[in-house]
Amino acid sequence: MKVAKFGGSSVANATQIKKVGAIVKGDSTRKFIVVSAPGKRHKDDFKITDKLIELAIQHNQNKPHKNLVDTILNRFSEIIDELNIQSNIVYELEQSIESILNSKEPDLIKMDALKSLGEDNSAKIISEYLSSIGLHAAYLNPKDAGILVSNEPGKAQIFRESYDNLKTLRNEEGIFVIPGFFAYTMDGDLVTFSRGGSDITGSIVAAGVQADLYENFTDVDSVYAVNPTIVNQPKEILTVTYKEMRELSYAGFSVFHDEALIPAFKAGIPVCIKNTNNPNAPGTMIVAEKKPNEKCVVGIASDVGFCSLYVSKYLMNREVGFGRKLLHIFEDEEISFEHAPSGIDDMSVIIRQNQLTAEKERKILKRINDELHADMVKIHRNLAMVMVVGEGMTSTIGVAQKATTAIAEANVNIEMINQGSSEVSMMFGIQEIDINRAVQSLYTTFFE
Ligand SMILES: Nc1ncnc2c1ncn2[C@@H]1O[C@H](COP(=O)(O)OP(=O)(O)O)[C@@H](O)[C@H]1O
Ligand SMILES: N[C@@H](CC(=O)OP(=O)(O)O)C(=O)O
Repeated sequence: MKVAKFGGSSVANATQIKKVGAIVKGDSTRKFIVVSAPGKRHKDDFKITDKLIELAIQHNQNKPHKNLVDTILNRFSEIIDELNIQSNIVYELEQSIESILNSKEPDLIKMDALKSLGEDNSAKIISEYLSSIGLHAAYLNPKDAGILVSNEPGKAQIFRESYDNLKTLRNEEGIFVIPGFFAYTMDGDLVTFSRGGSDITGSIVAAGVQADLYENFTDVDSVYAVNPTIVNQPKEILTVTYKEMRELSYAGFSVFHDEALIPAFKAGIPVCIKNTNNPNAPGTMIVAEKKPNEKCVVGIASDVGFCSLYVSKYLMNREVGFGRKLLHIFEDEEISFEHAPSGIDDMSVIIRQNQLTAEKERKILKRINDELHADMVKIHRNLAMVMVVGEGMTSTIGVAQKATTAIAEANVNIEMINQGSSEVSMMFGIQEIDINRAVQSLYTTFFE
């Protein structure tokens, strides 16, 4: 039995949903269908989730928002008309939006409730459509499926009990269509996962019902060795390990959410990334172990929007607790760090730039000077991280040299290097403006 997740691009309009229908009908083992909210129909289009977020913000700021509500309702209404299904979904959606906007709940709760409407209504429409083409399908709310999460709006984490709850669905008749991206706390409050979180729901469902395969349908034939918007027609990755894929997703392969690997990995369920527009293509398999003799570098991921806080102090290496005290200052400001490379007398803390507001920056700098008596503190903004990934890579002679040569040949300065002891990746910090040149040169070196 399989769990199939269809992303925003696969449910963006009626034409795409009909392809979903054919895929589900084409394989009777596809029993659990997890869906996203309607995504982009073309490159310059909008995602329904983005409109729902905008709506929450506009309302919160007492700004006009009727246009946004109309845009959201129109997209759903167009899909329903073109699928030729009878339903009250649009009327009920309008009522739900009104009731959330008028409720007295805190803004964060309202935000998550609005965000969930994209997935929720997508699932209702798709279950009705599947029924209309002769399948025995039913909508299943995550609460009824027993998916329980922590009370962290916008970044919920799964509770273990969910897996036992989901397991009871294994032997039920028919196909279940489950909205992705949101679930419920123990107290019954709705919360969402982080952006792109329908992949996480799919993985949780696959782990819970102990599926033979978790299929993740998107709009590309496979995961490519590099972001296809940076390199034209890059090589496909046929198999990749969970560990490699987690690093690649974390470092910028937006095709699959990095948090979605863990549930499937722990339950030992293989994942296959497939294309809704070309379902016969084999796709990319994510598996537990690499076959011997496979290429040691599987992919090159990159992401922008980082900054580094560099602290230097003579004899830092002798000062017991320096690193802890430095990271504690970040903790107090509720800022998580991504990497922390260090030398004898210096340490850099790499964080996502959007976490560092002007106010937090001022406080952090003052505390580092006052409490840690640093010799120098500097902030480098607009950094990009490039990650060369492959299991066993770091035990292969010459990979680092090849990578640094490729970056040098692109005339790009390396600001920092971090080699994870996990032996899965090597990270290079460079200026954002250099990212395309560096990635293209690394791709040529390792894949052409
Ligand atoms: N290495 C990569 N391989 C494949 N796709 C990638 C990669 N890096 C980024 N992408 C992008 O991820 C997109 C698919 O992810 P996403 O937009 O989240 O899909 P969905 O709408 O199915 O959830 C692709 O269209 C592609 O542009
Ligand atoms: N719709 C949500 C969740 C999601 O997973 O979407 P997608 O499958 O389009 O990445 C978002 O945009 O974040």
